[in-house]
Amino acid sequence: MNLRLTDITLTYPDGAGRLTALDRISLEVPAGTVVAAVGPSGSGKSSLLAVAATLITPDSGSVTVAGRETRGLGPGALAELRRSHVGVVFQQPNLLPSLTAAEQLQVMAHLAGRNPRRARSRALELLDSVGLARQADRRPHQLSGGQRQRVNIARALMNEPSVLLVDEPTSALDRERGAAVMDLLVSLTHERSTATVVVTHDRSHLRAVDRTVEVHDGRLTEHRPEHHPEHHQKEGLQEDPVAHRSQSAT
Ligand SMILES: Nc1ncnc2c1ncn2[C@@H]1O[C@H](COP(=O)(O)OP(=O)(O)OP(=O)(O)O)[C@@H](O)[C@H]1O
Repeated sequence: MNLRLTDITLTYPDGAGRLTALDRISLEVPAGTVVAAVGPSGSGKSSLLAVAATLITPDSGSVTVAGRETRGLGPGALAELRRSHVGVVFQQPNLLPSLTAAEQLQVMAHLAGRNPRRARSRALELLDSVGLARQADRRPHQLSGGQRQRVNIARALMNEPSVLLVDEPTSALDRERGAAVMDLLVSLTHERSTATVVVTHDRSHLRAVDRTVEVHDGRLTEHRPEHHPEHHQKEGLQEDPVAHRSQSAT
């Protein structure tokens, strides 16, 4: 299991009391699997991603990344775990304006102390795998929004993470480009055996993902789209939607 969240509760200060952002949630993401976490604004999706990325320590519960229990690790050990095992794709690509697409990726290898010559060839290989072989030497302003998001995804994969965490990857894209980016995430996940969590409020691109969980008021429930009956058969789930809602999301 590449990513395992067990019984996570996260609260934030809220006036005199505390606001419960995540309420005893559990989620397991095996290698080579994309889980989409869908829910309305304020439901806890970003908090879920931040806990999985080990950027926020929950009040209680356990986060295991690439088989490593993170509870009790200090800031240095957590940063090292993130560098070597976690790739994060943020909503806005945040590419450096003066660097070419290939250089955006090479920087990641540099930060991780990796061999620069190997980094160049790996960057080119990854850009090829996201359909940008011919754009490797372009700077961000010479790329379209969808192309920038592909560079962003390739960059997150540069250090061969076992866990890939993706925040609203389609929100800045039109429908067609959004669908293409989601399909790309699914195929990269299957090829590279990452455990991928994609957080989104947009339900229109979920066809290709392996599993969808709903986030509501900090709780997770299982969701199976009605038009995806093969999933019910494949994993022996019941057809009754009420039964789906009451299933554990692990
Ligand atoms: N740093 C914080 N301090 C206090 N409350 C917070 C903080 N961050 C988030 N919250 C609250 O926690 C709850 C969950 O927020 P979160 O950002 O995880 O939701 P979300 O589903 O990602 O929302 P969106 O889709 O709008 O980004 C919300 O009620 C939010 O107001």
